[in-house]
Amino acid sequence: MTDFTQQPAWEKLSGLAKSISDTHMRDWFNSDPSRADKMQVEACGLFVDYSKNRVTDEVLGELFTLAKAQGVEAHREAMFSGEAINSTEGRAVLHTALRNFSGKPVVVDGEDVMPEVLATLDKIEAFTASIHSGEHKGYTGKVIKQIVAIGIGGSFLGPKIMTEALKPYTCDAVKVHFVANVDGCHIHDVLASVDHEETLIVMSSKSFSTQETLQNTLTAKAWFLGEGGKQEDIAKHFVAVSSNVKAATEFGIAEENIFPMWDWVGGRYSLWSAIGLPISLALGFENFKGLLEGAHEMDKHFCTAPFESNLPVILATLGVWYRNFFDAQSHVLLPYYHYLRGLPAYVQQLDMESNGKQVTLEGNVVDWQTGPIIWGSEGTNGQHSFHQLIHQGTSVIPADFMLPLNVPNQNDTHHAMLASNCFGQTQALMQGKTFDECYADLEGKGLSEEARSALAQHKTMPGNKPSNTILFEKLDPQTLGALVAMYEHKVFVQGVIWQVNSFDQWGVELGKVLGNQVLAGIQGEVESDTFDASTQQLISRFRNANAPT
Ligand SMILES: O=P(O)(O)OC[C@H]1O[C@H](O)[C@H](O)[C@@H](O)[C@@H]1O
Repeated sequence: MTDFTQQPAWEKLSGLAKSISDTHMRDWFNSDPSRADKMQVEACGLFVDYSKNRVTDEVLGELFTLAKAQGVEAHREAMFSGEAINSTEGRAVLHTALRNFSGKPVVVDGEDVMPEVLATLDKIEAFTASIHSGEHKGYTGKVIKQIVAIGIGGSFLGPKIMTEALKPYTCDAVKVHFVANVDGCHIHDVLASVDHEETLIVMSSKSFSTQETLQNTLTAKAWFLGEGGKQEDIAKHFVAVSSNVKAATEFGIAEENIFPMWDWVGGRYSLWSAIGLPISLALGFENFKGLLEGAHEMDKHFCTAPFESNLPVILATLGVWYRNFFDAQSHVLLPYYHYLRGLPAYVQQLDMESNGKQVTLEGNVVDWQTGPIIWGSEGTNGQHSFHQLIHQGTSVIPADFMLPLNVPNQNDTHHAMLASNCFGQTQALMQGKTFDECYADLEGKGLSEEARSALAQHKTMPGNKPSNTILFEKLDPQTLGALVAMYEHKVFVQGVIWQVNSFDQWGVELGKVLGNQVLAGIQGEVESDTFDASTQQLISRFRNANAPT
């Protein structure tokens, strides 16, 4: 295939990046009163204003041409139709099948996966109902009131962050606690806060081989037995979600308590599968289904909307524009909604684990930049810390602002202030403040000419900083599903343009292997001289600090 940088559109975009470098976005807004109206898209409950970007119609046209030339449409078709596009693992990529309400089959290796997908949804629904109604009881006959969800990475971030984002939809029947880290402090605190007789442990691990999740579950099991539960009571208090049923049953989870998932669901794309069971338990099955329905709407939009009005394509190509033509190294997500504060961390795994790659699908080392660093946090908090660097630092940091137009228990004064800060930030980033404006402000302040000029220079805001603003009526399950699926498809489109496999994660493997070797070193099972001098020194300090007294 033709390399990204050999495409005619690349050449044209390189020229356009140079030719627009002298134009300020302010000038485009001044000369074209219809700019904001032209550069917005509304779909699946999301309104996206992308007019505050350093693009013209010509730039956008070339970006779409580039995306087409890189085969986005064919790859999209290949993904949705179940081809093994995860080439390094020989797997299909079908998280979209998990939210496929079209009634159409999705075939993997000659078999329609939809009956199994729908049966698992039924199982989630029935289990949720049995917990909420109190029909499923603990071993002493008490109803289940506490859920401890154990998992890490994609088996944690999605369930935790979606549950948090939909807090207003939480049902009262149970309280869900999430534990990911192998740091014993966390599981200790959570277990100390619950009564084992009314607690259900949901262990989520696609592979059923992740050290942190296995150890936390063993600790929970030991706690349960230590509190008075018996081995035969485990079935009432432990369920698992995994594609590795064999390992889960060997671990001691009753087969009827295992919720299946499949190898064609990537960990960071798995919240739509039974990995989402804690979401259903926390919010009720209908709200979990609402998330899936919203994502399905976004799937339809992504598959059918022309590139010019296709949200994932627009956001993806804008990201490529800044990453590859303006050397933007990061992208910031700024949810102006407290409950959505976890979204940057969610998209961080989704994007960085997917497109943090350096080799093309054909196995060649890329000579262009791929995935950016994703970061961010809730507004307005960031305005009083890191926004300074976005406004006046030396890097281009494209930003996605997001805001619900209405919030639960709305206090109108607070909400108007929140919105005005959000919009005000996008305005400040775009227009900046010129030296002349700053200089004029300092008139009559008793400064010498030299001091006035110097201070005006410090106060100057270059502006011309790109941002998208994403608005929605309120963050209901459907809207959140659409928002998350929009980012999934954005990442997909960028992966196709950059020619990488967005669905493997070999980079995390070495750390796991070495972590296990170091553990053997700490436990004295291997000689310390098998490690480098620095690691030896760290192990020895740790062993000394933890030596039996
Ligand atoms: O669900 P599991 O198999 O336990 O995997 C949990 C997580 O661990 C891995 O290291 C991957 O980097 C993640 O993509 C994955 O979601």
